[in-house]
Amino acid sequence: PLGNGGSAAPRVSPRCGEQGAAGGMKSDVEASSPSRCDAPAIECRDVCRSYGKLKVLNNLTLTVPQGHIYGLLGPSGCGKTTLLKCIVGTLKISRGRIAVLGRPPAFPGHGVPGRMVGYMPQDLALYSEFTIGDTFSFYGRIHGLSSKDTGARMDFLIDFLDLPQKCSLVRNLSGGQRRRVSLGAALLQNPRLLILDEPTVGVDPVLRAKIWQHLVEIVKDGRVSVVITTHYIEEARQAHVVGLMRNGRLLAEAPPDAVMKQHNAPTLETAFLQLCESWDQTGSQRCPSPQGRHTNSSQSSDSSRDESQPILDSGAASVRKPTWVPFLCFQFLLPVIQISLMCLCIGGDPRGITVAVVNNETGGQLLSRSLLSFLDNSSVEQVQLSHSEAFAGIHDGRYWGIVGFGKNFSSYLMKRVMQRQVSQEVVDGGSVHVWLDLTSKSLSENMDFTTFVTPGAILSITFYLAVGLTALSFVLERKEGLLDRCWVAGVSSLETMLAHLFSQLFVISVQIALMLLLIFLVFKVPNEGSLLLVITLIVLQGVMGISFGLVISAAIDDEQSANQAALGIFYPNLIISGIIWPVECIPYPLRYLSLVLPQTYASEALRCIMYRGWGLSRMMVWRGFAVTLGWNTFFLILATVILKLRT
Ligand SMILES: Nc1ncnc2c1ncn2[C@@H]1O[C@H](COP(=O)(O)OP(=O)(O)OP(=O)(O)O)[C@@H](O)[C@H]1O
Repeated sequence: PLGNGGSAAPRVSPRCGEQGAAGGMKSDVEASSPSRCDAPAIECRDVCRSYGKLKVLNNLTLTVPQGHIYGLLGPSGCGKTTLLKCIVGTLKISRGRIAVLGRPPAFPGHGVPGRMVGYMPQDLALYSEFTIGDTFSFYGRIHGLSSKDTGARMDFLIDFLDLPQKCSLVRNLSGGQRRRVSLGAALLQNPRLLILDEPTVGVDPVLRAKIWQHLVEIVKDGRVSVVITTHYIEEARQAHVVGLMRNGRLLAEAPPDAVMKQHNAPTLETAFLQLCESWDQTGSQRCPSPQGRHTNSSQSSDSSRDESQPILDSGAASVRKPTWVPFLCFQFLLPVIQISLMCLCIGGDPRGITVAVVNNETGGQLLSRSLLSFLDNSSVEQVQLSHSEAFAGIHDGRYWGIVGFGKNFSSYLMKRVMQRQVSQEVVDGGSVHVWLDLTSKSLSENMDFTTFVTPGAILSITFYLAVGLTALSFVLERKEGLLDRCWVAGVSSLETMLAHLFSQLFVISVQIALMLLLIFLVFKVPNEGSLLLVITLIVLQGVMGISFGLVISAAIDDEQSANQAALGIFYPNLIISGIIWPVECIPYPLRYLSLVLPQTYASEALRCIMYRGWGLSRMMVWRGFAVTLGWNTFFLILATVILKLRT
């Protein structure tokens, strides 16, 4: 049903115009088959997959019948792992079709990925800090097994795979033992399809025989199918069908005996060598060489977007070339950006400070007006108000201060200048009265710098500790194959994301508790407002740090770049968010950037709660919460989408 050659029965296939078809093979397959079943377990038709310009799978067609063991053989680098990843759905194909247990992988509602498939990747893909028991319980829970069933399977697998005690830590196991744990995790839920990428590497011959015997056993009733890759070609003689791969194509697909018979070879290995030689002689005239997989697309039969682009004569280097360029630019430019921001934003004079002016003087030639005209209007924006409006405004946080002149300011001031002795009333009346809002701004000399900085510093420390905790989480899991393995087991991107979020939340909660105890009890930083609001805002900022860390982790592949990204934004954010120097001193248009950053309004909100005792009814407080929640949602969605696109 899936195009050419869609027969359920294996055969030696004429691939790439090579040796003739071996129609008689069908009867051989039937003789060696454990049972019959109409729909194949896996059907791949004309599958193409490239990594950049490196074409790895090249019009590959393959059929795994139900209830069979399919041995996928081929030299290193021929594309076996890539094919298996396409089958389980962790890699998308560029062209062609794949059906696994009747549907394409990752089809909505399909059990692949999920409980129907057991996948043992080539990488170990095990959590090294887990014990053997934890590992099986973890996958048992993902597959929805009861603890009793998991326990029973665990006991069987530990005994069958000759594993040490279940309390042994994975990181303390030998290489071979780890591979067997990995195999055990794939076998755990008795899946209908087993995809095993080199399960017998590092396994002694006795156990290897036992594993093969087990595979033969489980496919007997015809419900379970197995695809297995191995470098030990001879062991694949126990498979019901072997597929011989080379340069991203399938050279033959038939029962091992049929392959040997056709090539008159005493061993499967010899048959494979002969097949490769004859393919090189005849097939290479029509099909690209291994290097040709990079060469001109006009030689290729493909016409898809990916494959039809002009392919240059580059090697693997061309595949990797562009990735380091932006990273290097980022590394070179980072110090320049940071020092520029420091010079621009720290220590400058404030601009656009709104000050309420209460001028009770009336008349023509007034000294109060002359004095006000001397103020630098770019720094101070004067708002003429009545006494009550000005005080209401300063309590609402709309004005930085009030400048007030009494009714007889000019005459009293003149008296102070002219007379040697004047009354207190004249002194007061002839003075400029200034009330500064000392609770949230730092421009007054009276404002303690530590007091100003503390709320912003608390948020910043919480945010960056959380970023640091999570920025590497997916990077390492992706590198070790854990992310893919969990995905094949049926864990969704959102579930992965939430699992990380909640586990890291526990860590940051302890950090926040200790930090607050120190600040309030040891350093006696005042808190006039609700402790609950203070804690909630700090925890939300911590969650935002986790979400941002997850974005970095989902988007970036290697530890070095992830670290650079996390560290690189720390200093600029600290400077532009007005944490160590007020936002009002940041020149435009950088100030607009500052206002949309996640910590600018949040720091201001925390200052208002702690030093003014304000609650959520005040705009400056709820705005901080709103911005934090907005960024949180954005980062979480972004991380989930990136992870989904990349898994
Ligand atoms: N993520 C990747 N990016 C770029 N190239 C890749 C990537 N993964 C694999 N390749 C290339 O694809 C080709 C096929 O790799 P694959 O791992 O599928 O081979 P294999 O047959 O499984 O080899 P082995 O038997 O050694 O495991 C190789 O040339 C490899 O360098």
